[in-house]
Amino acid sequence: MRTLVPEPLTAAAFAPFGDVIEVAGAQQMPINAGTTIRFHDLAQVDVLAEGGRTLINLFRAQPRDEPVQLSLMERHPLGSQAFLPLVDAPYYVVVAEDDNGKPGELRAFVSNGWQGVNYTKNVWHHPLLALGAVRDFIVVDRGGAGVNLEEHPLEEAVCIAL
Ligand SMILES: NC(=O)N[C@@H](O)C(=O)O
Ligand code: NI
Repeated sequence: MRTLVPEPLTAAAFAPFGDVIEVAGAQQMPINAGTTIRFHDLAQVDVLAEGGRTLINLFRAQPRDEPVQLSLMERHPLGSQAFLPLVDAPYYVVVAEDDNGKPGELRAFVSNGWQGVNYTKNVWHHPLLALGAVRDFIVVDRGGAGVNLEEHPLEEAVCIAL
């Protein structure tokens, strides 16, 4: 069993895979007569390929048993996919760069609780890995015709442990 030790989720470390959705480092401006701060343009939504459209969803995720066992990696060839937690609770993010059409080296991250992630179109990632309790996430991804899911079972058993 191979063990991945998750690294803290940061915009710089996650850059090859997409965006970290957070207020830290974001362009911000006061709006609504100064009653609200707008944290502007936090992630690149890319869902229009082949006539796609934006979906706003809510995922209610069961917590994974720990140590978390990884089963497969997947990617969405036609669109980005963003996850925004509705509670301040850490979750795992597992991604990989492409290696000739299959996932390369796995990278595991742990969020600080509030951080969201936006996977760039066609980036390998593990399906949502919620921890500790049932967790709700707003998910922004692509709807429309075409095959937008490619899965790749992991050849070896992998788990995440802090
Ligand atoms: N199936 C589904 O919409 N969810 C996955 O894409 C995921 O990344 O969790
Ligand atoms: Ni996905």
